[in-house]
Amino acid sequence: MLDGKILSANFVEQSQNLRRDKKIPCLAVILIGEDSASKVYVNNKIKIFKEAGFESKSFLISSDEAHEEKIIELIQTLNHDKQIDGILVQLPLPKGLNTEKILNSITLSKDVDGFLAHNLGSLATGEFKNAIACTPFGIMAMLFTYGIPLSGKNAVVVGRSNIVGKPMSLLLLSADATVTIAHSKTQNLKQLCQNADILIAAAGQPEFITSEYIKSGAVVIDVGIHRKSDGKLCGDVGFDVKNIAGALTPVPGGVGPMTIAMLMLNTALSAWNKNN
Ligand SMILES: Nc1nc(=O)c2c([nH]1)NC[C@@H]1CN(c3ccc(C(=O)N[C@@H](CCC(=O)O)C(=O)O)cc3)C=[N+]21
Repeated sequence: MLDGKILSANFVEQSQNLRRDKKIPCLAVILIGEDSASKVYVNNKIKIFKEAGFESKSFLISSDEAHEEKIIELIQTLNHDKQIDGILVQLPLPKGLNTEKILNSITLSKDVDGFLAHNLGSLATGEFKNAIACTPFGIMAMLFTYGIPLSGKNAVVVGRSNIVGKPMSLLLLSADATVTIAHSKTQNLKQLCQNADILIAAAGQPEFITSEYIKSGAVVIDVGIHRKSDGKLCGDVGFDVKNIAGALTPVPGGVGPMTIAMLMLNTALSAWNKNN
């Protein structure tokens, strides 16, 4: 099992030593609307930042108060606020809001999510100048820490989102993996996955990757997070996969905590490397 909880806790502990005389990193979190999963995630982020001695400021905007111009105005104020090192607009946004327009109003140096076109694009060119998207970055950190070889390996990424699938594919490519990006229109998905030494499941479908998709000994990374009717969490990967995979990330306790750890790293780098 690839333990994201322990790994991220170690990371948080080590970041205390790094900090010493430096500015305390501060993240602005903007939560728009009433999505209950988003509330849980945002509270989780704020809690972990606090535990690590990082600061965060939350801005809660209800759906009926969510006007595009007002949100952009808030972001612009935060862009100029020297106290703020990173700005996170929790996704998904309520219907009717233009996600691209809102995200693009975040200034590049405070894009700690790594969602802006320039930051995603710099993964394609291999510049890695600013923030790397937190979930793919956390997965790379995990693969690296567990000593999982990537060079020349077949990596299959199921999902092509700008937040996970695309940046993940580019990072694996940078690490010399042979990368295939699969998605909802992919034919023979099962056979394709069976060829994977490393399988990244980021399709957003509960327990959709079953053991039939997995080559014996493959490394399986579960990016999904879904709440079942009994209240328990599950991922995109079915529980039977653990019997055939060589290594697997659990849900909870896998990719989620690593995402938050990388959000902290991106915020700290922004606080310490730049003059905001
Ligand atoms: N602008 C933006 N940035 C994000 O990084 C972002 C986002 N929007 N929207 C939603 C997704 C989802 N996401 C998670 C992060 C941590 C856990 C996490 O810590 N999960 C715990 C369990 C949490 C629980 O109990 O529900 C775990 O897997 O162990 C989950 C999900 C970040 N996202």
